[in-house]
Amino acid sequence: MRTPIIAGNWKMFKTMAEARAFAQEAKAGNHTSGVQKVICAPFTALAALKEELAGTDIAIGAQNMHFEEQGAYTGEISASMLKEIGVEYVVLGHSERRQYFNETDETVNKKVVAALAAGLVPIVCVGESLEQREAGETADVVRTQTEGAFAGVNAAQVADTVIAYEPIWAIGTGKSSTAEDANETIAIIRSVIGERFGQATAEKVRIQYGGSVKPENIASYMAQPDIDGALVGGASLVADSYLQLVAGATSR
Ligand SMILES: O=C[C@H](O)COP(=O)(O)O
Repeated sequence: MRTPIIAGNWKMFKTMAEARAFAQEAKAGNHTSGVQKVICAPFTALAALKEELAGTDIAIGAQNMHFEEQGAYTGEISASMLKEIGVEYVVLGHSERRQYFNETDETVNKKVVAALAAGLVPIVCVGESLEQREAGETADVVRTQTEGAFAGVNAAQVADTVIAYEPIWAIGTGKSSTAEDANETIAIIRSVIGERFGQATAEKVRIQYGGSVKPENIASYMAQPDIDGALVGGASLVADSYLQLVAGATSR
């Protein structure tokens, strides 16, 4: 039985003060157990968020990191810098990073390896564009991205990671994938993990759906056998909405 995981991805939203205000509200209303809770905040808000959430079961995550331990990489952040703050998760290979910041399967792989070495849990994002979907390429795209992300990683490490299937056409558009379609692609991703790393690993790895998930539709995704939670952008920005998503994940 896989524990559901609801991760908020704030993207480039919220100052430190706004993050603190969110945390105070979330703390006050955080009464759901049996769901792993993560907020992936901008780098600048992570320390404040960690401080506010101390003593709660809400973990914090980053939205990116560099794969080197240190060096002359102006503007970058390493895994150990994140660890020092108390970060536990890191989103890697989000489609916005692939689209706007030249992230490739190769750099995602290097980051996955570095994150695991540092003891961070990667949330590895995969997903097809609308053009790829319409061309019938969804299965090939998620296979290539999944195999690429985990190249050279061992089965035990893969089992403890999180994968987020996010069809690009569903991100921030209000056009969510149907729960059945999302489950079908997530089952393909799970079978790729099974082929590469064995059935036990495939059964353990958590695979989220992401793309216009809201309190109103979370239960439909959680009702699907292969969907283990959600990576949520817009609807994670308000504490009450985030807590409703968490509560909705118990319907599994
Ligand atoms: O990482 C989160 C996804 O990009 C989904 O964003 P959204 O929930 O705003 O559609």
